[in-house]
Formats: sequence, structure tokens, C-alpha cells
Amino acid sequence: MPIEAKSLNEECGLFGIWNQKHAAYLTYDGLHALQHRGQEGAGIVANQNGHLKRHKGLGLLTHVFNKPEYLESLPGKAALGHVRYSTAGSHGIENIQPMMFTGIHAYPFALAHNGNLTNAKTLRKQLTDDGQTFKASSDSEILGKLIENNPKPNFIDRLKDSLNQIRGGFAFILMTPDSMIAALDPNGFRPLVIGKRDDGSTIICSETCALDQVHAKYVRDVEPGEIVIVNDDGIKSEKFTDNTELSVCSMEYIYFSRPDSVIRGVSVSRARHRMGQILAKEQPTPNADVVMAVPNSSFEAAIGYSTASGIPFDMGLVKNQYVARTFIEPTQSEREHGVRMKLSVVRPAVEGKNIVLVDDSIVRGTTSKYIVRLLKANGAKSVNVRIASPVLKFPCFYGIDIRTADELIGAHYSVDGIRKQIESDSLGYLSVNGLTKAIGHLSNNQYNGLCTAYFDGNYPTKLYDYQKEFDEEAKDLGLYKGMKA
Ligand SMILES: O=P(O)(O)OC[C@H]1O[C@H](OP(=O)(O)OP(=O)(O)O)[C@H](O)[C@@H]1O
Ligand SMILES: NC(=O)CC[C@H](N)C(=O)O
Ligand SMILES: [Mg+2]
Repeated sequence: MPIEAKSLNEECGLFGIWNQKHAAYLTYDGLHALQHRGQEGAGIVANQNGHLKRHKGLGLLTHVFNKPEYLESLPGKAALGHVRYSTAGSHGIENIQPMMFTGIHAYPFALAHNGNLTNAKTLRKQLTDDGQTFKASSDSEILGKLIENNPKPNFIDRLKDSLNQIRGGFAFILMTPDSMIAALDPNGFRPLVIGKRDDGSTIICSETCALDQVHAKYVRDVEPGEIVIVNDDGIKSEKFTDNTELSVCSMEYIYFSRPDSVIRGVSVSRARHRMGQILAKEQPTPNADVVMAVPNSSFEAAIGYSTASGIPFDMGLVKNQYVARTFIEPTQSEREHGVRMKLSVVRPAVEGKNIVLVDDSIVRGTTSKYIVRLLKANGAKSVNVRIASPVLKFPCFYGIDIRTADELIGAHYSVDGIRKQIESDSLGYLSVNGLTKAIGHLSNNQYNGLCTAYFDGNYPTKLYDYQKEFDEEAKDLGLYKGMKA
């Protein structure tokens, strides 16, 4: 199974549409705009007069739907699609979504999930002890199993009960014979938006870039703790809990989401610009000749740095758009090979220059180290690395597949230690305050509406099944040393 040797792996993408005669085709187009969120597999379930039918497979969307008959075989006026990057369970076909369920009520439904459940292990054990069997190994199947086995006669009641049992990061879209239903976790970690097309169809999807793709207008974001029910009677909103506290994953703004998306009223592209501008103020580089980006995700931050500092921007690095894929789990040497296959240098832009190299993040340090060496080998006088986010030193349990701090260079070294490792002349990071300022105030709560746990260890929820292991690791690596826990 081909896995791209990336450092930060994207999350899943969801797209659902109700009341459109070409529902599966528009879902395909919408998923195409969300392909950056997951490349391991894709699937679409169509709803034709209450009958649910699915096609799914491993690999990119274009690969899974590489014959016209696959979409032709999915007629119906509603559809639900998913692109997957795994955070739990294997990379196998059994974990590719949407997943389908029926259960004791003989009421079929399909389910698509973005995020990661923090109490999946416990719930899985409880369900298994109760005699349930699972088809997949990911966490996503758990919500389906809970709904299937809940005795309440009404589907929404079964869903509410089940949503109140799961913990962690979750944006769900479900397709039943008569409704499309979306739900968002009480912290709203993952983006989820509602849109409308002029033809009267309603769309719910992960990012606004997918709304633009299918010519839909943005209506609003789904709220934490909310259930949105779309059917032939219109749109209805309910809550499964009032115990909510918005803390959107800041990594969505820094790296994951597409720059043309808008999350909770904040343009991802403009937020990255501001991260670069604030970084230029916090971490100036006197006497530099040129600002360069590490394509693709740091372009906006680098342009922001250049605008705020007055140092001209230039393209010193080129990214091969035909991404090299490896056929084994990424190892360190695979990653180095991956970066080499991906990035090359424009020598005349680099030779004899003092360079400010802006990237959005350092995970393991593979990319920065390789680029610093590459730029120096091409005659750069100095390479000053500036990172448009704070030091990444804590793992994420809500949907990014950094499950242990051990793999993060920021968990092992001080900023100067990292500088030595990546062999740069200087290194500077954006502060957590700077990051929060760049994104803006999303809420008046203690988190300003943002999860910055990867940088400050301030997790907005208990970590449940992961807590013990995390506490031990945090202690071993001294992650909170010198920090207010
Ligand atoms: O320190 P490292 O472990 O090397 O990881 C950091 C790099 O990973 C991400 O980019 P990625 O290569 O995934 O691709 P993109 O920016 O082109 O999306 C990120 O934007 C950094 O450039
Ligand atoms: N990246 C995601 O959102 C993944 C969803 C789910 N946890 C899975 O592993 O399939
Ligand atoms: Mg990058």
C-alpha cells in the first residue's frame, strides 16, 4: 500500500450532499478538493430512495474511481464521501470509509469520520466483552457499533446517546435512508461547514474549498456539540451536549487546511500571512538578502515575513509536484529520500546570499536539515531558519498522527540544540502568543477558541486511553520543564 513519506500527515476529509440529482458526481468533485486531507483510500455511498450503495478502495480518489461505471453505479439524490489518512488502526481496505451499519433495528446507515477518539480502546473492549464483533481496526467503527446496539427506537436518540459516550476529536457525517446527519465534538477540533447550492441542495464538508469546488455558498460552521439533520423537510439543528468549549486545532491553520479555505471566519491563507508577519517582528534577521519559502505549505508565511521585514522574497526552492510515493511505512531513510525526491534548488537565486528560510513547522527536522545543506552546497552565505509556528514538542491525540513526543526533535532539544541538528546559522520560532494573535480570537474561552497543545501541552480535554502513556513520556522527556503545565 503506497504511503507518502510526509512528515506531517493530513487528516480525513468528509463531503456529504442532499437533494442533488448528480449527488455522487458532486461528491467526487468535492472529495477531489479535499484530497490533501487523506491519500490512503476513498469511498462514496449514494442514497437512492433510501437504498444505500457504496464504492470504495485504497489509494487516491482518481485511482479508486478510475472507471466511469463506478460513479455510474451510484445513482441517487444524496451521497456521502470520505478520503482517509489513518490515525488509528491499519491502512487496510476494511478501514476505508464510509463504513456501513445496520444492527438490531435493521436500519441501515453509513458513517464517515475525521478525527481520533481518545477512549476507543476502552469502548472497543466493552463492546467486545458484550459480544460485539468488529470488521475494522480503526476507531471510527465504534460510533457505528454504539448506535447499532442502542435500544432506543428513534435514530437521533440513539445517535445522541452514542455521541455522549465517545471522547476526543470527531467530525462525523452519517447517511441514513431519509437524512444526512452531521455531528461535531464538544471542542470543535476539526473543521466542518454547511453550504448551499442555487439548485437547493445542501452540503456538509470538512473545508470551504470543497464548497467552492462544487459552486456552493458557505452558510455556517457546524458548532461544537451540535447535530445537524438535513432531509426533505429542510435543515434542523440539535445539541447532543451543552458542555462545549471551542478549541479548533491550530495545526489546521498552520499546515493542514488548504490556503483557500476559511475556518470559523478566518482565512487560512491570511492567517499564515500574519504568522509570517508576526514572526518577522519576533525573530528578525538583520542583514539578510532574501526570504525563501519551503514549498508548498510555507509560501504565505514567507511572503508575510518578507512584507513585514522589507526583505525581498524569491523562489529558491522548487517542489516536484509529482509526489514520490514509497511502498513501505516511512522510515527515517525513506523520509530523507522523500525530501530529496521532492525539493530542489534554483542556484542563481541562492548563490552568495544571506537567506531567511521560512517553513511552517519542524517535526523531525529532516526537511530543514536537508534544505540547509542543499542551500549551502549551492553557495548560500548563510541560512537563517524561521518557523511560522512555535516549537512542536507535544503529541496530538485528536486527529494528527503524532502519537508520541519521542519522534519530535522539539521534545529532545532546546532551540539552539535544534539549530545545531539542522546545521543552520540561526533559528527562530513564532511564540504561542504570536500564533494566537495571527489566527485571531475565535472565542472568549480560556483557549481563545484554539488548541495549541502541540506547543504548550495545554490539552483541552482529558486524554483517557492515552493519558497514562503520555504522562510517563512527558515525565521521561521533561516536556513540561520550565513551562506552566
Ligand atoms: O521536520 P520534518 O519532519 O521534515 O517535517 C517538517 C516538514 O513537513 C511538512 O511538510 P511536508 O514535507 O509534509 O509537505 P508540504 O509542506 O509540501 O505539504 C512541513 O510543512 C515541514 O516542511
Ligand atoms: N485522519 C482521520 O481523521 C482518521 C479517522 C480515523 N481515526 C481513522 O483512522 O480512520
Ligand atoms: Mg512543508
